[in-house]
Amino acid sequence: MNNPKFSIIDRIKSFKYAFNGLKFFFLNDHNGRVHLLAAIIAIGLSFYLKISSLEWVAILSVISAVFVTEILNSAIEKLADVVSPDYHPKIKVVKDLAAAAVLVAAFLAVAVGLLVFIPKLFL
Ligand SMILES: Nc1ncnc2c1ncn2[C@@H]1O[C@H](COP(=O)(O)OP(=O)(O)OP(=O)(O)O)[C@@H](O)[C@H]1O
Repeated sequence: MNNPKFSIIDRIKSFKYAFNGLKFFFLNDHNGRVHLLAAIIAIGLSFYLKISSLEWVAILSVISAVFVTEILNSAIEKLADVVSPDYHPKIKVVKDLAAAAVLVAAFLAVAVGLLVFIPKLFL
């Protein structure tokens, strides 16, 4: 296997590419913007309600799970559009599976949000 020498410049470039991806995601992905708005509301509410450290861990974990799945979903969609611009039943399954991952993460985020916020808001 090719194993070129470790280069700090290459590592910095990798970070730059990753930040380019993040910028592309937030500028172009409509779902990404919806998730960003939801994350800002959840974080604002967390500060307002002075949640505990453990609750912060839960809230931040589900927020990142939603972003990670949505970013991977978006990457899979882009790749699928290049591989098969026309309708293909297998591409349908691939895209639906990637979307399902986002849905699972979003359901978990809603459940955790309700568990943390509802008692503090209404009980
Ligand atoms: N090339 C294709 N072949 C088969 N089915 C497709 C194809 N492109 C899209 N689909 C179907 O349409 C659904 C939506 O696909 P699309 O790529 O538009 O995702 P989206 O989540 O609506 O995208 P966006 O991020 O732009 O909102 C897919 O989950 C899949 O069921």
